[in-house]
Amino acid sequence: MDDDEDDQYIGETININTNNPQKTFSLENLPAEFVSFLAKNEIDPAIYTVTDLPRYVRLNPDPHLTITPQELERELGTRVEPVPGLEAFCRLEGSTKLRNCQAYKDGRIFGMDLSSGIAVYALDVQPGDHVLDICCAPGAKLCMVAGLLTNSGNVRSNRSQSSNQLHMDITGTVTGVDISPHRLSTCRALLKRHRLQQHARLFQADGTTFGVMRPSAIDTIRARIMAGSKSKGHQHQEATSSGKRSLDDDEEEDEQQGHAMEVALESEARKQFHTNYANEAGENSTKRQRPTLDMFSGMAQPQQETLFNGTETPLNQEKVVPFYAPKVLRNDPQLQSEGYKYDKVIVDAECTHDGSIAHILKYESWGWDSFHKNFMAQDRLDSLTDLQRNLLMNGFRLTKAGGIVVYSTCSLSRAQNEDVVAWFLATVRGRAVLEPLPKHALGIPTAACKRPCKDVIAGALGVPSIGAGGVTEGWRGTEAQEAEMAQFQEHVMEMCLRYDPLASRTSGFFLARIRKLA
Ligand SMILES: C[S@@+](CC[C@H](N)C(=O)[O-])C[C@H]1O[C@@H](n2cnc3c(N)ncnc32)[C@H](O)[C@@H]1O
Repeated sequence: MDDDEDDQYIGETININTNNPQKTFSLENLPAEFVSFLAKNEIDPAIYTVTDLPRYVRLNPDPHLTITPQELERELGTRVEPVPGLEAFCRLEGSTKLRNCQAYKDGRIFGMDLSSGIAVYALDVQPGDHVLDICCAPGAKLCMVAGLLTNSGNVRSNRSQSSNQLHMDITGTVTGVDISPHRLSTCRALLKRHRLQQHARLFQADGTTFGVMRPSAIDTIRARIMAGSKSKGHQHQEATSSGKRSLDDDEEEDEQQGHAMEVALESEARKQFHTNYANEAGENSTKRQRPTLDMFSGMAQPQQETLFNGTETPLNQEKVVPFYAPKVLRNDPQLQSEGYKYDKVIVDAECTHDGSIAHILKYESWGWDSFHKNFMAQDRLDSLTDLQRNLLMNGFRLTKAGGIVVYSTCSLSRAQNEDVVAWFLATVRGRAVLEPLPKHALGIPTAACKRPCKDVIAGALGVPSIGAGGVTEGWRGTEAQEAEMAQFQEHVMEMCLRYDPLASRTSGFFLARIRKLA
């Protein structure tokens, strides 16, 4: 998570405006191990001298919590400029403290960095989607996903005048998973403050092994609501302000139902999703045709089937108690089957947070000892790569064929980004492809991606080096293998996105969009 997005951050007096010189960054004060980390990862320390990044907010789509950019501008007394192409995102000028503003207190706005908004944008959330957010807390991206499910197409929310009860026409859900109960509490509070809790459930779990499929009973409940509202006709429509029964009304009779029903709405949503995909594929057909790791098929060892083989689903798993779920999702039977895999998965992986200036600034005030302990200690760095790989693999395992996985971090290190993605593609060879990301659509300049490490790729493929090997030499292949390797490295660099304060005027952020083929 980028701490720009943390609910707690919003209330802090961190000021990334040049008017507050004591908060600017001094490169000389950086601790030695951080300097060496930056050098090793080819991260330009100059990014930490950028102290005047614009701040961003997202406007709440709930019809009862809307605010226009003009209204917000009047309230904040500062310029509020919509970001073209990224719905409901606005750029703020100055260093206004959001917690003091009424729109924030009322849940009408979220503080969120633009780069994080793009990660959600890359998920292409559509009505009816069931989204999994691994490493969800404190929940900026999860709230944005929930908001998109509320806001999009035929998804509506209506608040009954009499009971003030939220009547939500849910066609999709978001499931958040995080290992930290403290951070999940913040996530739950955020959902509630922004009145998005009807769409979301949260689990405290290890994202590398989490195995709960998307809610299945919701299909049945929804189909009944739709059927009920049709058959009960006008009288029923008058009885409910929205023309539909509320999900809370129906859940008592429906929540035990565990069988999937393909409802018309959902198939319509799928159709829409594929249409969008096809359009995008047309626009980006040149990139799409670029080689992937299929080219290694002649030289690689047969692929090992692992626990994460993309089809395996543990049976007879005990029901997992959610950390939070609205009534309508609380008693979901948690059915285990291919058919209940998620449409979209975001793995916003735990990382060293080195891309977040706000985060690094905090440590300058708090003391570098805790930064060292939390992020720079060698054992921590060593285990981080494994954690990121396993989070991504598990996210992939829980994604349906044809679905999208977005992998993101707020680190700028190659090892946590391009190397993880390259390792992943080499490991699941043939079952996933990188997809072009809509970078130009938003007109935000990106930074150049880094070349993924040959050793990592060759190791994942099991391709032996023709060189003598050894720590210093690294992998070496035949001329043909080297050419293919270089082509693949280029492909990863071209298809992933990097944002940094210097190139993009955003926090440092990395993301890759992966399409699961099988
Ligand atoms: C980069 S932050 C996520 C930010 C979040 N996606 C957002 O938009 O607000 C990384 C999160 O990963 C969580 N985490 C670390 N290890 C984990 C694990 N093994 N399983 C699940 N979550 C984990 C941390 O508690 C932390 O909340």
